[in-house]
Amino acid sequence: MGTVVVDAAAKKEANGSLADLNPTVVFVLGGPGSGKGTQCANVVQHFGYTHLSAGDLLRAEIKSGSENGTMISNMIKEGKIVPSEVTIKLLQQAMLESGNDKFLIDGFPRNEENRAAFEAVTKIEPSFVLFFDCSEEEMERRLLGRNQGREDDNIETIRKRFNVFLESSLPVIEYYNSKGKVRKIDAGRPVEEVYESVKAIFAPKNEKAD
Ligand SMILES: Nc1ncnc2c1ncn2[C@@H]1O[C@H](COP(=O)(O)OP(=O)(O)OP(=O)(O)O)[C@@H](O)[C@H]1O
Ligand SMILES: Nc1ccn([C@@H]2O[C@H](COP(=O)(O)O)[C@@H](O)[C@H]2O)c(=O)n1
Repeated sequence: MGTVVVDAAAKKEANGSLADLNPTVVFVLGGPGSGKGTQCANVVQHFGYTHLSAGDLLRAEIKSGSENGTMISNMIKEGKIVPSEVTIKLLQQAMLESGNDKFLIDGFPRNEENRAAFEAVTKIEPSFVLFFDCSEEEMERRLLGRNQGREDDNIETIRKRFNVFLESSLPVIEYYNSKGKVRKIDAGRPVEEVYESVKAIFAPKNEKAD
């Protein structure tokens, strides 16, 4: 793994302002290709959240020519999880820049290190965790058909990502489940049906979303 470069002053400043914001955070978890990004886009449209995908932020960091770019790129190609301090810094910056105080944090925390570090650094507890539950067979079909030119949407990396999900991400979901925070969605259905279930979680009873 390469050297991780994080600006300590920027990190301290971001923390102070985030605490003042006291944001509402929903973690959106599920295997690769379970439809997290697709459903987050619907929630943004109807419920006023800002969608922050950890994977998208890491890919943008590579494109920006950052000092961590090569390390991040290598980790993504291998389906490995980037050190928490890098991802958390990107999330903190994006939250502060958004001007919003309601966030869907998609694809994070991906392992116990992500979870504990985010909690320790930001002091933010998620309101709840949306868990998109989908079979590997269906996720594989979706990823191979995604056609967005992602370097990790090939069968070799997809298998590695599935293993990381089972070994490192599922325990995080189990942790939040033990705290009564997980809202599990059957994500193997068509997009519209999945959204009906998602909507029911966000819409207060007796109120209709758009
Ligand atoms: N319910 C669904 N039925 C069929 N295809 C879907 C469904 N939801 C999403 N897709 C398609 O599957 C692919 C993966 O979806 P999406 O990018 O939302 O997944 P993701 O969980 O965010 O993936 P990743 O974690 O790899 O970024 C996309 O091409 C998307 O259009
Ligand atoms: N918390 C995270 C999230 C993602 N990554 C890396 O990015 C890859 C793609 O993530 P998607 O959510 O867009 O599928 C993922 O396989 C990891 O390599 C990460 O390190 N930490």
